[in-house]
Amino acid sequence: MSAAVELRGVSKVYGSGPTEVHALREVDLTVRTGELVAVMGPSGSGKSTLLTIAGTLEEPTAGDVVIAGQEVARRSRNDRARLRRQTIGYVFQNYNLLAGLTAVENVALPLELDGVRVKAARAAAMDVLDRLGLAERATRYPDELSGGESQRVAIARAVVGDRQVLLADEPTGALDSLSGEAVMRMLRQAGHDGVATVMVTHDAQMASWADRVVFLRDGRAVDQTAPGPGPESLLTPGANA
Ligand SMILES: Nc1ncnc2c1ncn2[C@@H]1O[C@H](COP(=O)(O)OP(=O)(O)OP(=O)(O)O)[C@@H](O)[C@H]1O
Repeated sequence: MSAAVELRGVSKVYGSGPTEVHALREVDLTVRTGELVAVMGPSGSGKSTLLTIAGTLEEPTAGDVVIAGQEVARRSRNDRARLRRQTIGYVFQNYNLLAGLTAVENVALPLELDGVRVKAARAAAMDVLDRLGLAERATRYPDELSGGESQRVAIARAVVGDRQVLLADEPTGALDSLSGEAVMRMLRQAGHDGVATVMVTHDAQMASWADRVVFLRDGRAVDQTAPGPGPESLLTPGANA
């Protein structure tokens, strides 16, 4: 499997002098196509920083970021923006769905913003919703969806257009455990469809769905659990425990 996301010796320093904060220190991380990696660690250990740098939203102070084989720092600002739009999807704890749009309209929006015609964008959005078992929710508005359904629509929106990288910040944080499991099942399904996912979580139960868990402490990746036996056996949580 090829690497979808690579961080090579990535460091991030905020501020300078006495206010300097080393948010990341020489972090190496490779996430392969279809792989689900959980990132855990105490508050302030650098988890969100890792996600924003992997998502090309911020630049590292040192080191390289390679997304889908493209070295980000070597790309022009425009190329980077295109890479971000077309390759990377984001999922947040609070879903961030637009209240005035139906589920399918929310999912189609990134494609429409990227210049895809409305009809084609809606068709692609329906296809993703269908693949993820949400077809019957397509015409509902966010306030007609449960928290779990909203988060699954947010995941559909993040992978529409065959984006290869999914970055999720506490995607199950606001959900009860059943809804959280449905979301994790969907992230695994996205992996089967070839999406590489990096997920920040505080929840060990949710992390048990991952192929690997990376622990951050004071900006260093201090431990990585061994890869599990393979994604097939991970469709049920704890299968690799
Ligand atoms: N824009 C910024 N300016 C200055 N310092 C920052 C900035 N962003 C993060 N930091 C600092 O970098 C360190 C890592 O922060 P980060 O948000 O990545 O941690 P985290 O592990 O995601 O924490 P939490 O679990 O609380 O969200 C912290 O000390 C934080 O205060």
